[in-house]
Amino acid sequence: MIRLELTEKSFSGIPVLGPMKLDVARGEVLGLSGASGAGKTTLLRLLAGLDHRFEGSLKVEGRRAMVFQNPTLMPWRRVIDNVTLPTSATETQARAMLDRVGLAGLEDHWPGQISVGQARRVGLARAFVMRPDVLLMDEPFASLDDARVEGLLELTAGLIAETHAAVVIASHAAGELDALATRFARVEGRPARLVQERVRAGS
Ligand SMILES: Nc1ncnc2c1ncn2[C@@H]1O[C@H](COP(=O)(O)OP(=O)(O)OP(=O)(O)O)[C@@H](O)[C@H]1O
Repeated sequence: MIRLELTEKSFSGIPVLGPMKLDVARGEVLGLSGASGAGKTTLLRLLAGLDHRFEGSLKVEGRRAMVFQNPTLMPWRRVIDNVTLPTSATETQARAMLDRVGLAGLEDHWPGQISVGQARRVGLARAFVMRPDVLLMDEPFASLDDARVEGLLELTAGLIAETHAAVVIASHAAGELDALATRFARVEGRPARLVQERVRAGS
């Protein structure tokens, strides 16, 4: 569960995010759209607990995980260690999750030996192996071709359904949000506000 009541978030005195309220319950997937530079990453970092410098209040229940726009793997650690070390998952759990995201056999590779798409799968494994209660995803499929995105969307939808987390996913691609989100909101303006949009029919 996420509950944010934000008054302001600024960088060096310049307001980037303005007053906004955001509630996401378990099992909900909020799809965030917005122009480049609108403030999506800034908002996700607040929700992830990676940036505490804001005015307002944030309540988050349970374990949080984030999938970054750039998978940010440790290049000096093998794929398996990139899953176990930041999460304290056991090697068995990490191997099972790497298998799940289609990376069986690559556990002992170095990040420099895998493709961008495979690195993104490691990022997904690292997040989902924690069995998060709250999951923040920042452009998780950026710079992948359509065929690869389609496979990853299906995989991600399955993993989200299993964790039943409160999820916020930011993307420029309407198709990605449509495939995953149960609610939609747009980050717009300067300082940015949150414009709540439609709720998926039937949810
Ligand atoms: N650490 C920082 N210091 C100063 N300004 C920052 C910092 N991080 C972000 N900003 C500014 O805050 C604004 C919002 O940036 P943010 O990265 O959140 O946008 P975004 O919607 O995620 O963009 P994109 O879709 O291109 O990733 C931008 O104007 C950016 O320059």
